[in-house]
Amino acid sequence: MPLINVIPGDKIPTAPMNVRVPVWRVPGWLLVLWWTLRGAFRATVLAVRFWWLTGPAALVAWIWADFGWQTLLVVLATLAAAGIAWWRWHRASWWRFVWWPLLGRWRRLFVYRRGWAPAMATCGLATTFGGDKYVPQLVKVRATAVGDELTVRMLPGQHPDDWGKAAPRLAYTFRVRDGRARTHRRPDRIVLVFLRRDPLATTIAPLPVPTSLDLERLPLGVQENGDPYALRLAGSHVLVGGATNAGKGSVIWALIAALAGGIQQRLVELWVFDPKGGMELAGGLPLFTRFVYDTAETMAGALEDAVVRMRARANRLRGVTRQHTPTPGDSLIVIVIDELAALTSYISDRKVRDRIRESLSLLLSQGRAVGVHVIAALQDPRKEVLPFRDLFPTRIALRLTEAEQVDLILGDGARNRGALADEIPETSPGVAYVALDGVREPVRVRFAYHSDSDIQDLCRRYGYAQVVEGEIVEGER
Ligand SMILES: Nc1ncnc2c1ncn2[C@@H]1O[C@H](COP(=O)(O)OP(=O)(O)OP(=O)(O)O)[C@@H](O)[C@H]1O
Repeated sequence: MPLINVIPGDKIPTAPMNVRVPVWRVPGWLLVLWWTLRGAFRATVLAVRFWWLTGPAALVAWIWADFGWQTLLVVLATLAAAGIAWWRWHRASWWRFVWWPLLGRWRRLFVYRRGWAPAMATCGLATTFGGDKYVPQLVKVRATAVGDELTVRMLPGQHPDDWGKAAPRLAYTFRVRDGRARTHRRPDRIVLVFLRRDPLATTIAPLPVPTSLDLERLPLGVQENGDPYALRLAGSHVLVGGATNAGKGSVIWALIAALAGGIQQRLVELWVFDPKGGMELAGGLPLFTRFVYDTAETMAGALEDAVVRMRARANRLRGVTRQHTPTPGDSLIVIVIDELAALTSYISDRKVRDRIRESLSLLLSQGRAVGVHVIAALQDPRKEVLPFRDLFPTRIALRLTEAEQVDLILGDGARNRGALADEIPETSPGVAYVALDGVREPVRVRFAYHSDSDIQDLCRRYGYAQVVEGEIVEGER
């Protein structure tokens, strides 16, 4: 039986429920005991959590109380002398075990924890549900020479990309230079990296040339956390995208320098294509096995030669090995192309253009296993300019002019994951975003810069041959 008559369409008034809450009488002493126990528990938790402050404070209090202030002074002076001696004799371990852990804890307490909840709310990373507020938990702060790494427990429903987008705003909120988010090995956590200073702000001098050829790790520059950056060429082709004066030349020269030891030992042949008339790369002639800069016809021919070499090698290695190992008689062929679009799009002769495109697609799709690698630089990454973009496993994005170009070079979603290549300032040539093995987010790096005299020096020490348009001219070693 309904309690009220319902006429369809009428609003049903909601009567407030009349509930009587049972009244419990709690004795005053029990309340006081509860508050005391709760206060003691919280104080213990705080004391344990901030042991690095409470521990030394307790020690100081104990020495002072039991042995007097003179003893305390002697102990403090001894500790200070030991600290100074440690710093003098082994700075690396002092920074690592004393200074950075202390600085991390300090910054956690006085920089990040203080403004944490408001920062999360204003950057859209906190939420409310059922009337309750939820704020991501700051788990750990690790200070390094260049910045802070914050490990944060994400809220349910959040994705690392949400943090990637918010990281630059968070950086400004905490008054640091730059910020990005990196995935953590645990899926419920994220690492925020905030830079206090930029190790990529100044030009990187040429790195020492490796004496033995290691295609897994060619040293090319420095990462933004100060670590060296090494590129894996084994089994890969490299695409370098960047606007005019972004530093494409410096990436190519850093790669050539990293291969110079192998060139000298005849483990590596450089086939260099410079469609801009040879201005950019001619300085390295003694390092090149082939240097082609002339007509489109010549370049098409040279690429076809590379395809012939690749096929002959593939026939020889088929069934013997799955990966070519360079030897002096059977060297790695590295094809360097400065401005790829000049070969694939800007050639008016259609027949020649088709020949070039065909050779390039063969080299890119079949060359990796047989030791033929392509390193190509490009200004305009639009699809019509570069039909083979997906055949380059390794991509490098220098400064770009438009945000959309970032994903064209580095792959879909790269900009959302923090690759702000379009925001690299013109004053930082050679700075780029790259993908590292096993790291989801692109990493910012700066490539070493080789001046004309560095290039001459490289040629003097490692060069052996001069080749102009296919004609090998053996030079002095
Ligand atoms: N890694 C670097 N570190 C410092 N300065 C650099 C670096 N790379 C390039 N530069 C500076 O920027 C200038 C332009 O560099 P580069 O010629 O390599 O650019 P690019 O992208 O090849 O330009 P273009 O498209 O015109 O060929 C250089 O003359 C040099 O002064």
